[in-house]
Amino acid sequence: MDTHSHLTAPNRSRSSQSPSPSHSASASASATSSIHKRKLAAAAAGDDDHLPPFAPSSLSADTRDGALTSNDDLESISARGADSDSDDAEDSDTVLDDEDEDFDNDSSMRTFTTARLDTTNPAGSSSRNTKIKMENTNVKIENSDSGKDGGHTGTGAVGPAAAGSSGPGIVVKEDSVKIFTENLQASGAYSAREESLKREEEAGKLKFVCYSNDDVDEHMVWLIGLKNIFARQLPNMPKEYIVRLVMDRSHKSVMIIRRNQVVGGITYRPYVSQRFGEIAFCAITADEQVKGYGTRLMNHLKQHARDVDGLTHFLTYADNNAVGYFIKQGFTKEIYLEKDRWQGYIKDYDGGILMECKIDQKLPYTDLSTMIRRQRQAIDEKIRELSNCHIIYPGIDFQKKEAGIPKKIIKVEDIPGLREAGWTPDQWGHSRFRTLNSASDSATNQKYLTAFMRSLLKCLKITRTVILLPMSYSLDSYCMDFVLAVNA
Ligand SMILES: CC(=O)SCCNC(=O)CCNC(=O)[C@H](O)C(C)(C)COP(=O)(O)OP(=O)(O)OC[C@H]1O[C@@H](n2cnc3c(N)ncnc32)[C@H](O)[C@@H]1OP(=O)(O)O
Repeated sequence: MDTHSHLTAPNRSRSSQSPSPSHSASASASATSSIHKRKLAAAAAGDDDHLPPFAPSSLSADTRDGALTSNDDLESISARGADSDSDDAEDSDTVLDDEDEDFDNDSSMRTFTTARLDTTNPAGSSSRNTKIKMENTNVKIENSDSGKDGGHTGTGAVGPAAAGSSGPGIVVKEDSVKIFTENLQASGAYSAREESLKREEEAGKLKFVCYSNDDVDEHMVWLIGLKNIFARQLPNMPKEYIVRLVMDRSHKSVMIIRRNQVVGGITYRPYVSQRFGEIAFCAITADEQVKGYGTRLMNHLKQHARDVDGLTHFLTYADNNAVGYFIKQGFTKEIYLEKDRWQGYIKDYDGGILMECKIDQKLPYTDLSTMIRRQRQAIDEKIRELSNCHIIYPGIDFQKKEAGIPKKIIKVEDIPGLREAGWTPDQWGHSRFRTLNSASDSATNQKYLTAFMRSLLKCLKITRTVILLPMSYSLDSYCMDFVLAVNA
């Protein structure tokens, strides 16, 4: 791959809709026009520098691209076709306008974000407004799934279901689970969602696959389904532009497949020589958002990109609306990747924020929940070594007689667990002040109590608590009043 020509490639701005040189070939038929007036800024001379890393198809990319944007049959068999979600409903307007070869419709891309922020936009923000957070479900702690990692090689099925390899070695004692008792919080919301989706993968109900345009019918149907979701969820992104990138053979798409239908996906372009990938589109179908699919998808993507493509970073122009999501996936607005590794390679998009994610070289991305669970166990074990806080004693019997007088006086030192926790009678606290009733010498009692009240007041002053006492009201008399009040 000629990196130089990358750097000298014409500006590929999302705002100007300048297609990547790599797309100019596939787009030559479809890009002859656009209702979005895209500017065909890419120079043919730049084509070579984006030679697709995948095996070329026997079908002409031109024909395919054009066909896919207008072929009703293909649209009708798209993965979302029969679904309640109308992610493919927009395809009727993907017919290209042949009279306009000008791709310079900056506004269509500039309004990409603003329109989606508009609450009146039915496909964008309004659908998001109706999202319902999935309830946190407690996950039963099991020891059986340890070691199942999403290691995988090659394009195709990704994740635990397809994995034969184990993840980066995390060794945990088998018997450690035995001491994992009920009073330890099983998992947080993140882990619960990940565990739940992972179980579905293992049960074969859900799968994550990664394909590019490879002429395999099933993959093509899925890619079209994904394209439809993108078109629906990114309503201001020109549809032919989406088609072009999804079908471009230098792009790959990680897709979520449920009941043979696409639920969502990410289309990215791996720049293998530069060891980074550019995320072009990312979306989950409307009725499945905020259920954890986006997170699991990103985790699969990271693992696949690291293990199969050898990437170390991802860059993306995140839509303003989705910045929060990307931050939760480990993306930052600060770009740490050296500029010479990415500048000139990726497309610029107006209305988006360039974000970066460093891919950890060891993390078992598709099995993070197991890792988190084991870390919890390890921390819990350590705490148990150092303290008895995990032991729960039965409550103290404070049953009272009818007159309200305690049936039996419980000595402090008799409270179950207190001594075991390291308490001794000489410690600061109750033991400094014997109960007034039990003390034989009232003068001693008063002395102790006065000392206690003084120290109490000192603490209160330190914490800037203002206690207003009359000038004539001495501290001793205040304490005395307190003692009397206690005795009363
Ligand atoms: C490069 C680009 O393509 S930018 C455009 C991104 N795509 C879109 O905006 C299309 C519309 N949105 C979507 O398709 C989805 O909502 C996605 C892809 C953004 C996120 O997928 P989801 O399945 O909803 O994400 P998931 O359920 O895993 O949520 C993960 C976390 O991100 C949060 N989150 C999800 N979407 C957003 C958002 N748009 N803004 C802020 N936070 C979000 C969730 O609340 C959740 O937080 P939590 O872990 O604290 O509970």
